[in-house]
Amino acid sequence: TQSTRPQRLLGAVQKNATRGDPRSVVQAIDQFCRQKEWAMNVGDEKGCILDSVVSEVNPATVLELGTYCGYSTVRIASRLPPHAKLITLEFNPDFAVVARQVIAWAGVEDKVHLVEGASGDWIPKMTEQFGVKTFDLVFLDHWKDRYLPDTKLMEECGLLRKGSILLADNVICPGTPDYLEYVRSSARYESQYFKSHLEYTKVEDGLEKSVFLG
Ligand SMILES: C[S@@+](CC[C@H](N)C(=O)[O-])C[C@H]1O[C@@H](n2cnc3c(N)ncnc32)[C@H](O)[C@@H]1O
Ligand SMILES: O=C(c1ccccc1)c1ccc(O)c(O)c1[N+](=O)[O-]
Ligand SMILES: [Mg+2]
Repeated sequence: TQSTRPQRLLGAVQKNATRGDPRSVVQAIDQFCRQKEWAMNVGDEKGCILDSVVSEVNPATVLELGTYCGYSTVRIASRLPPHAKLITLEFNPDFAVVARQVIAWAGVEDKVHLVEGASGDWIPKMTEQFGVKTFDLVFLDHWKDRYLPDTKLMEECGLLRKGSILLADNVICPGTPDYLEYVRSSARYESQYFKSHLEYTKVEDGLEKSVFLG
């Protein structure tokens, strides 16, 4: 039977990366995506911007919306301080199976809680299920029409505090126009655009970093 792209990506990690070495896992995926098959990881160029925001925020609690194969999960988790927690949501079970193995290969499973399910269902349950009061950092990288409704849902559920950072991928390509308009025009956010490129291409894309002002 035919393998899937995530399964082939996992094979490249198991073949080319060193167990317990997150950087080698990230490098193996980027090499696979540049040389073999494009895949929708945040990628190396935008990944460096993600890395710098994670290091600057030094978060104790992180929420990632959209795990896919776990590439950005590994990038974030490998830069978290001790005892910090990253909760990542993925509603495609086939992707979740691969992501768990990529996260394990990188050796960052102790910092990561991968939840299989839809953001709309799980955001309201964060506090009761995981004891999370607020998130210091949220990485939005799931289907683009969900960025705005899920941001409003996080506000309503009290999951954002004064200073919480939202970092959104793909605000140009594929684009998230309603979300961008919201965070850029709302008095409750201070937003900043980081110009970059769509992963593994020359097409313009970028990340939007928005601070929740409370
Ligand atoms: C672009 S991929 C994530 C890439 C990943 N953040 C990275 O950079 O390696 C988007 C993922 O979000 C998942 N997804 C989309 N909408 C979702 C939702 N509402 N809840 C949970 N997962 C969702 C998709 O199944 C897909 O795996
Ligand atoms: O939507 C796509 C997409 C659309 C069409 C074909 C392939 C991917 C996409 C492209 C780049 C991304 O960084 C990304 O996060 C996504 N996504 O699915 O969430
Ligand atoms: Mg993306």
